[in-house]
Amino acid sequence: SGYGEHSIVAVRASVMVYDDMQKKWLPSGSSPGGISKVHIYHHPSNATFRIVGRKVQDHEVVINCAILKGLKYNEATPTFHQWRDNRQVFGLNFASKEDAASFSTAMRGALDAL
Ligand SMILES: CC(=O)N[C@@H](Cc1ccccc1Cl)C(=O)N1CCC[C@]12C=C[C@@H]1CC[C@@H](C(=O)N3CC[C@@H]4C=C[C@H]5CC[C@H](C(=O)O)N5C(=O)[C@H]43)N1C2=O
Repeated sequence: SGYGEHSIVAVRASVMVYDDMQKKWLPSGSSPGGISKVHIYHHPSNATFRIVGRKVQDHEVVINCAILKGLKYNEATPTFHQWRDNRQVFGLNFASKEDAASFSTAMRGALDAL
């Protein structure tokens, strides 16, 4: 309904990006660590999906990336999932296995719909 985006899932996770130089995961955003609320937003009229995460504490946007057809979503552990875009690798360290499962189900639904 309507023309905007709506959230199809919202979970808690710490958002990480992989630093290829240092070969290690760094927390995304300015303040170290911390939990974010991570959504998958669906835009029905564009038939697009994207992942948006905001720090719970100060609402800093720490991830805002499109879900493109063919994205390979890797469930490395029951609470750490990851994927690449053409520039970087993202990791979500979920607050719980349930959060991870909810996110994964919504991600796979989005990928199936693209
Ligand atoms: C071919 C490729 O890109 N492979 C990716 C994974 C992947 C597979 C398929 C589709 C997409 C992706 Cl991103 C891959 O292996 N990557 C991406 C960058 C980092 C990594 C390359 C090498 C290392 C080896 C260990 C693993 C890793 O980083 N892990 C495994 C799960 C574990 C879980 C949590 C995070 C949090 C901090 C901790 C750590 O780094 O100490 N850590 C890890 O060690 C994570 N690694 C990776 O995930």
